[in-house]
Amino acid sequence: MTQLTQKVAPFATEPFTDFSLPENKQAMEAALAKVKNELGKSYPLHIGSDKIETGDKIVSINPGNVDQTIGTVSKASKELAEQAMQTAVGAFETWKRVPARERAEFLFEAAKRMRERKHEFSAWMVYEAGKNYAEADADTAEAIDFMEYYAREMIRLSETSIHQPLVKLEGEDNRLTYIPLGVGVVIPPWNFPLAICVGMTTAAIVSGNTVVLKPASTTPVIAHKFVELMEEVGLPAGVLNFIPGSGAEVGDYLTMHPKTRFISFTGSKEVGLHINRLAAQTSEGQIWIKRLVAEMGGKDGIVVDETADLDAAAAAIVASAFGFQGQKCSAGSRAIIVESVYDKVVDKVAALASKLTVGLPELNYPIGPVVDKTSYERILGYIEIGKTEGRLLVGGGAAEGNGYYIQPTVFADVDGKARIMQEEIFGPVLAIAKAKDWKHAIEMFNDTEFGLTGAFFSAVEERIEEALETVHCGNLYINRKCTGALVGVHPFGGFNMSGTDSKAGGHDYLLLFTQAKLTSRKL
Ligand SMILES: NC(=O)c1ccc[n+]([C@@H]2O[C@H](COP(=O)([O-])OP(=O)(O)OC[C@H]3O[C@@H](n4cnc5c(N)ncnc54)[C@H](O)[C@@H]3O)[C@@H](O)[C@H]2O)c1
Ligand SMILES: N[C@@H](CCC=O)C(=O)O
Repeated sequence: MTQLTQKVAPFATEPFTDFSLPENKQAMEAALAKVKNELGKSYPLHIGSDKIETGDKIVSINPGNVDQTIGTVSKASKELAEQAMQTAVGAFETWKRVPARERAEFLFEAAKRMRERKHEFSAWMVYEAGKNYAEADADTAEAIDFMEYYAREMIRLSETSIHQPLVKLEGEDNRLTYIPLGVGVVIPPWNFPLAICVGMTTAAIVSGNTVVLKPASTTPVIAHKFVELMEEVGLPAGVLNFIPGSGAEVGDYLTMHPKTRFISFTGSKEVGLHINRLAAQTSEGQIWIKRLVAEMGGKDGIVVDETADLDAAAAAIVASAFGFQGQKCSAGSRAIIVESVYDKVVDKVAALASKLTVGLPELNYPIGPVVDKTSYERILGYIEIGKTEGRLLVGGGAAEGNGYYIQPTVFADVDGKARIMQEEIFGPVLAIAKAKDWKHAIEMFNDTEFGLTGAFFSAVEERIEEALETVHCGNLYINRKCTGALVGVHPFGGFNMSGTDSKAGGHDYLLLFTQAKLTSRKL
């Protein structure tokens, strides 16, 4: 492990792998071959130092080849969730007193080891989540970034807090320090099954809390790989407890548990609001108001005016709509284009989208499957709705393959109030609407209940200035795509029904998992 006295280098984001280089492609193929040999194993719950196999299992399958089992993961009951909670409560008593710098070292070491086995982690996501090489690589890079970033942030917070610039009062030594909260229930989504799971969990842990982690049921194996890594680096038993299980059963039980101090959730609006309701109720024996960090869905979009670089705008629209099959909370599922260049941009988007090929993630097709049967059916349902709400330009149905493949689909001439312009589809479906002018386009952009990401394309400085003020979303990009936030560079989180705007990967994030304590000593 890194020496505690060693000075920490400034944070820098992990570079993405260039798979056009033969040596990188070969390294990824070797990792895929290695992981393929390891498919189909069983994974236990982790409660303290116990590894528990249960009779009830989650079977994780490859969404791109539904006959392939990724792994079988034990499922927790309420009784085991209770055991995990009590273990985390016990471990908190010692973990909270471990110095911040020491806690940070576990993250540095885990980041180092993940970097060494980067393609292996990515390969698991190719199989389990249906990511192509670049999407999986970006997910692993972001996981590494979160650990490197939050470790540094915790050190900064612990050091600066002692010297917090409080107003000096003669005869007193006043200090503000950030202390942990307690046991956190961490509930990540499946779509960034490594990065978001790692980010949410390690932010809570490095801040001095202990965690009960309930992974997403479609991607529990890659979550287990992360838990194994934390065990390898020597994280004390009980700090991170792993209990896959049903959201409705185990999730609700933990949300309502009186010892739950905070819930860190990333997922859909519906589940986020449900957790918010339950968390607001006070259980018997509970002595705090539970804190909820809830990052939820989006109906993100790209606005294009007549002065914009139209080729760049069209490329950004397609990349934002179809990257990882549109299964990003940041996905640009709407494009709003001013009427004077509408036809041109629509033609360019259609031309680019129709070139996207669909196939097996293992073979690195640009478009892979969607994550499961439920998503597949929901998205195909939205495509049928789209056929009644717009003009179908590209795609429009299922694609070939032994998995949940859907054609990249583009609808034009959609009304701003249409369902496919308002509801999160979370799949490869793009709706395009026409605006009278750029101001009208911004109005249409803002006319949703969400507010996560957006992009504005224009060459006019005054319009850009106006857009910076009036486009209402947590992450607004100018003249670039609306996906791909980088840790430390683009702190991430949204407004309105997109959540509590936690700004993951930003300076404020760890404050959500701490409470500030003022101490005043008479000199
Ligand atoms: N804002 C962001 O940063 C962000 C990032 C990624 C994904 N998302 C959103 O996540 C959604 C996709 O992810 P998903 O399908 O996994 O979302 P989801 O809401 O279905 O599930 C998210 C997590 O909640 C769990 N869960 C379900 N019911 C629960 C309950 N009653 N109690 C506790 N936990 C419960 C699930 O098992 C999963 O682990 C999309 O809406 C997407 O926009 C948001
Ligand atoms: N942070 C990611 C999105 C995470 C949600 O799915 C991005 O910026 O594209």
